Amino acid sequence: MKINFQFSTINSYLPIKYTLTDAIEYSDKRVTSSPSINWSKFHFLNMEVRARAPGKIILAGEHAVVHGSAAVAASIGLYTSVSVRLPSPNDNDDTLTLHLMDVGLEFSWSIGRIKEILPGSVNNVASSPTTCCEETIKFILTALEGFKIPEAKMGIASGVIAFLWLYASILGNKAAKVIVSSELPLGAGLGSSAAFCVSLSGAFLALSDSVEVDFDQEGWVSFGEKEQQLANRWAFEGEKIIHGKPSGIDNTVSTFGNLIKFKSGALTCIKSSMILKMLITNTNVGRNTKALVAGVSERKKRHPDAMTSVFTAVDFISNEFASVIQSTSFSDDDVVKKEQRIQELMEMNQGLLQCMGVSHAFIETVLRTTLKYELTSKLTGAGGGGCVLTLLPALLPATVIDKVIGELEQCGFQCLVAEIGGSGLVFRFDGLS
Ligand SMILES: Nc1ncnc2c1ncn2[C@@H]1O[C@H](COP(=O)(O)OP(=O)(O)O)[C@@H](O)[C@H]1O
Ligand SMILES: C[C@@](O)(CCOP(=O)(O)O)CC(=O)O
Ligand SMILES: [Mg+2]
Repeated sequence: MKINFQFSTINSYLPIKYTLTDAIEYSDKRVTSSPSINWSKFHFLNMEVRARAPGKIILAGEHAVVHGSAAVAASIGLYTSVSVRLPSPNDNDDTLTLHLMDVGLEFSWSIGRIKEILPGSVNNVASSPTTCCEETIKFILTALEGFKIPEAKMGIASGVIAFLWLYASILGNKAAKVIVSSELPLGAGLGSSAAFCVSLSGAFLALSDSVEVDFDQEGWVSFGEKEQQLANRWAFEGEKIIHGKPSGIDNTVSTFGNLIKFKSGALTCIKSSMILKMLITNTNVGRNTKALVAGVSERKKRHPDAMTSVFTAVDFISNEFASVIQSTSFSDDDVVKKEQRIQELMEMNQGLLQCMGVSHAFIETVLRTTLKYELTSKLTGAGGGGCVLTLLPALLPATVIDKVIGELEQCGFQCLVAEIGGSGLVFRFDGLS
């Protein structure tokens, strides 16, 4: 992290506990008359950076997007937050600690061990994201030996490997305490893996020497576009470790927020001219994105022509979806017509997701339950369980919404009405006083 500010104002940026003299001493006496200070030299001033990134819903095109079709996604107002605290010199702390609050697990490694697992070659490459190859993944897995991860939480291992890869690549062998917590359900199709990778990448980059951060800002701030792109590319490398073969849509919408169309790695921002109100129902059936994505690829190998046609159909659906929500409506009638078209597109997309083999009996229960109220639903994310979206038309009475939710909850599902299209990755500095 490089911070540029006028030397004359330096005192106002220093932690109250430390004087300018302390800072000069701690920074190897490199603060002389230079107007620009490399803040990484100050890392021992017990500072904390926090970053947060949102989850997402895929409105159309999941799975097919992995195979080059278009997809439409929106960020939602549920976030994963990361706190990174670098120790002060008095702490004498030579460990890297990762506390995963959502699963109640804590991991700790000596910096010596980190150097063994991830030797010099991967360090300090913050500005050029690199892929962690299969062999290195296996090697990093040895870092988890000795930690008792309950069988039911084994999916976390890939998240920890992604963490270690991102940390060592961006920040090298520094000691730190990292805490992760999330408002998102893990493994439910709302992009917790992407929000995890984006928030980690954002926090690490904010502390790295490769990124210039305007320190003269209070509260949550966004990166500049170049830095957002870098965080997004690193998060994609993390997603590869968790998903195997991600399309990149989840990390992209989590980094940039809002509503996007995504195809073959390219992002188009969408401005919706209508309010899209979606009910999200979590079937609470656990599943693993990596296995589901691999399953679709296997099916494609077995039936290449049929599956290519399915993906092509999804491409048309996503493009039409994007153009419908962008088109102008002049009356309530127009809105109703647009909602009907969206419902039909959702129904067709769900049918094609069934063709891909990623639906589930509980997803079908949600479809049937909402259909009783003439509402249309589709799975979102990788499917196989997880979450289902139901379009709530603008003129739908609140009493009907309450009834549907009541019936879904009686089946043991959890419902929430999503806030769509909020901010993407943001960060802030804390703990300087
Ligand atoms: N807050 C978190 N703490 C620890 N690991 C996380 C967290 N969020 C995501 N992960 C990682 O992401 C995995 C879930 O990702 P995935 O199967 O893609 O589902 P989704 O992205 O839909 O939630 C978890 O098993 C874990 O490895
Ligand atoms: C199935 C897929 O389209 C989305 C996966 O989303 P999630 O991990 O289930 O939230 C995979 C991808 O695009 O990388
Ligand atoms: Mg995921």
